[in-house]
Amino acid sequence: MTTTIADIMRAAPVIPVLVIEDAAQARPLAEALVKGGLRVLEVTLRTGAAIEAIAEMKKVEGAIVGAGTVVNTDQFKQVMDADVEFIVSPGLTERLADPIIASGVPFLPGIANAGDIMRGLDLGLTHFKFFPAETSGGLKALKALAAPFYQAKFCPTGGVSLASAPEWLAFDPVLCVGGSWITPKGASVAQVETLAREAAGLRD
Ligand SMILES: O=C(O)C(=O)C[C@H](O)[C@H](O)COP(=O)(O)O
Repeated sequence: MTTTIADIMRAAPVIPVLVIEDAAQARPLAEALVKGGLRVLEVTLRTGAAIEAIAEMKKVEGAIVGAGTVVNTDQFKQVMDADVEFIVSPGLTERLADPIIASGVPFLPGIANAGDIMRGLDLGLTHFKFFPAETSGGLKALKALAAPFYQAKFCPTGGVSLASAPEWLAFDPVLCVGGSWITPKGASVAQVETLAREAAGLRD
């Protein structure tokens, strides 16, 4: 069983950020992603189907299923009831981080500046989602930000693509990247599997 956010971030080079409208599609989608080599799945709480989708995806052997877009403590409770294996938030607030940290569930909060990272370090966190990665200044900005925080590790997300991922992944503090490009709207499971395989190959 994977237990730390560091382990989860190292389990695959790309974390697909999933927006699932229909829970019936969740299981075949997770099967395609895992088969393609992407085991870590972030189901965003952007749709009403998300909680049911998490339950469906957890049935897939090898999948590590987490919740994304968790922005408040009500959602935290909801995803803990769904037994998620990790939690991603676009930002970092103490109100949300305190109970998540106390629960022990692996947590990847979003940061976009030095103050965010310092708040995270104060809470004992060292692994962060750099969000929104491209519009916050891209790799150049992350390199500048990471310099004073030698202990911090990152998962850049937001505007990352198959084309830009290798550059991000070549930067040592970047353990993985996140992105929605693996599951374009209307893609078949076969197409998703192909996109997942390409993404999984980024760290071969
Ligand atoms: O939903 C959340 O909690 C987010 O933080 C946003 C997502 O991570 C990005 O929308 C993914 O970015 P794209 O790969 O550019 O689509």
